[in-house]
Amino acid sequence: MKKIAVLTSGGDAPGMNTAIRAVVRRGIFKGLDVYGVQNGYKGLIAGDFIPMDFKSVGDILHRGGTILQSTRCDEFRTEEGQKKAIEQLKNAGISGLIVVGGDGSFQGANKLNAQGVAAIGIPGTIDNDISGTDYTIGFDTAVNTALDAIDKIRDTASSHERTYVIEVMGRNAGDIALWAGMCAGAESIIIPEAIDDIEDVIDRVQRGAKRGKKHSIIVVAEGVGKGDEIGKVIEERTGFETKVTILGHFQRGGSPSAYDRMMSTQMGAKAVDLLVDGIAGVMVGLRNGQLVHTPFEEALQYKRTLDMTTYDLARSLSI
Ligand SMILES: Nc1ncnc2c1ncn2[C@@H]1O[C@H](COP(=O)(O)OP(=O)(O)O)[C@@H](O)[C@H]1O
Ligand SMILES: O=P(O)(O)OC[C@H]1O[C@](O)(COP(=O)(O)O)[C@@H](O)[C@@H]1O
Ligand SMILES: [Mg+2]
Repeated sequence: MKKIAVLTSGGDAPGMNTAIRAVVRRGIFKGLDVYGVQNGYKGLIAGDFIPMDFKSVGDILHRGGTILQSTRCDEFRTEEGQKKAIEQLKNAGISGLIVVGGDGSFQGANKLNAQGVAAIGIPGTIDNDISGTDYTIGFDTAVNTALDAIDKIRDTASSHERTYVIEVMGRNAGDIALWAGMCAGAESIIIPEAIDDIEDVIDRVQRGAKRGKKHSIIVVAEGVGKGDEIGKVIEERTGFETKVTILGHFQRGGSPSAYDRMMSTQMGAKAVDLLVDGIAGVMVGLRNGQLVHTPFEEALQYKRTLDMTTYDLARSLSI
């Protein structure tokens, strides 16, 4: 293998730039020519390849977003779209492809791999929702961003004796809500994996007020999809002024944390090393503190499960 390419796909995540840097520099170190694909699978179909040198990834490891841009591309879901992409790679003489993205992007990478392109996935999504890895790049930064926002809301909630329902991202996964909620000391955390009985949420708000608490914070994962409704019911039933805040895309930006930089650097280099060793059709991941690789087929087959011990602990600390 002489030429490889790297692309970012799906929702961007802090640490994607760090991963691109690691792929490019490790690739050059291993004697490869490395190309960046602009705009994810859309750019793959268009043959939008840029040769990357050592300097092209200078001064990016601390920046949020992705210098290669990211897209969601419907054409690539079709066989025709995939054929076009394969043709572009062949014409450019590129035989290995590293995809930094989420589960959807890996479905695409798996299809390319089945058609002869040596593809490797690096888990890059703030949601931490991929099976086959305990961690996805961007999660730590997103949690800290959400936590910082919740801490600030808590200040004003306390001054005005208000209840806040704060909706965080995560698609169908409750990881961001669980971590941010636990670390913020939320009264209740509502996640798709364990939708709390609304009566229990109301009880916790009322018990807190009786103990003299000046505010209540309820963190809801977007996957529950009921932030507004929950806010209305709490206000009606408790009589406490209740506000609903949706944190939104704010959570996807910002400079990656040290942990995200470390993980994306390690995973980026590992992806290159696997290609050089002739291994493909796998995603890189972290399991029990070790870098591992798992066949796409296996990783995509299982639904990721959330460790509920943390959830139970959070509940026991806010009674
Ligand atoms: N089943 C699939 N087959 C081929 N390509 C897919 C498939 N699912 C997703 N993709 C490609 O991956 C892109 C990103 O997927 P998406 O689910 O939006 O984000 P993420 O990778 O972050 O989960 C899609 O826009 C599409 O181009
Ligand atoms: O940016 P968009 O298209 O509005 O998508 C929002 C979604 O993207 C995410 O931020 C990240 O999800 P993906 O990594 O799967 O793309 C989700 O938390 C959220 O549901
Ligand atoms: Mg996803």
